[in-house]
Amino acid sequence: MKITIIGGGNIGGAIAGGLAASTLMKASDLTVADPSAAALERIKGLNSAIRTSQDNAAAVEGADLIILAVKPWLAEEVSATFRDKLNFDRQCLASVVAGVSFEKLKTMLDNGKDVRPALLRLIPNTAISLRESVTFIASDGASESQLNAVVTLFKELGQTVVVSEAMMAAGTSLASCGIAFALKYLGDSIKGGVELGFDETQSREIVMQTMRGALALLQANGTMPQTEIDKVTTPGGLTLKGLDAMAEGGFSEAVRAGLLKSR
Ligand SMILES: NC(=O)C1=CN([C@@H]2O[C@H](COP(=O)(O)OP(=O)(O)OC[C@H]3O[C@@H](n4cnc5c(N)ncnc54)[C@H](OP(=O)(O)O)[C@@H]3O)[C@@H](O)[C@H]2O)C=CC1
Ligand SMILES: O=C(O)[C@@H]1CCC=N1
Repeated sequence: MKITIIGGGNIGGAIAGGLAASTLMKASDLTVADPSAAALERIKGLNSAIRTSQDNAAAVEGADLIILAVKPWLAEEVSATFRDKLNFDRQCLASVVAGVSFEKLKTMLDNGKDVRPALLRLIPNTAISLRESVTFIASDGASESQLNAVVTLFKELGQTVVVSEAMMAAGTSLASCGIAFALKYLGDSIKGGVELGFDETQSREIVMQTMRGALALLQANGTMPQTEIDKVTTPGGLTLKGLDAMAEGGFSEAVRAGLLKSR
């Protein structure tokens, strides 16, 4: 499959990194288009076989899948740079642009050819560069074989969840913004470790291993977090003091509010 990514920034670059390492395609079948020479240099640094271009219209020609990965407020303007070259009889466009609906995409990509566009929406997270993403996928007008091919490809880059468009916002919050929320907890724990007397490097290592251990317990035991929390929490003991202080600080409510707000 030949893939062109329009926008080689944070997520476009992360997808490029993941795809270039995939066993299902060759890095030389991947093109990244971006006006920024610096962004394209970073992409080449990931894998020198990836093709780069500053010309969106030329870059989409010959691609089976075009991934639109620009900021939401630029999506319309950038789509206009290549939409006349699209051929939805054989090409499929997947947008990673958060919050832009299929309806809006259809308007943005209307090239007057009167062909029903083959569209997907993808919401990965930045761990896709390491093939550890959760990627939400919704489809509108893409054929079953186009959807299956994309699901197979992104499965190699982590987990995939095929959802209706209505669930894309929830997926975005829980896993795509969610990776930042998890990192926020880690960051605050590292700072806390420094306050407790460790240097920052030590604290980072300790917090990362603690998190790896927590994940390993959930995975190995098939449990929900509270079951593992109960095993740590001695009645009247130290963990309980900490959990109570976190509850007083509004920890659970803050996590919930963040998830609901970022839909
Ligand atoms: N970051 C994330 O974790 C996730 C982001 N998304 C979505 O992905 C999209 C991109 O986000 P993100 O990667 O963070 O943003 P970035 O700004 O990092 O990347 C966007 C890239 O598009 C480039 N660009 C600007 N104009 C054009 C153009 N005319 N043609 C081609 N490329 C262009 C930008 O270049 P320049 O910097 O020079 O302007 C930049 O390199 C957003 O819509 C976001 O909602 C979805 C899931 C996760
Ligand atoms: O912050 C954002 O809007 C994008 C969408 C999901 C992750 N980053």
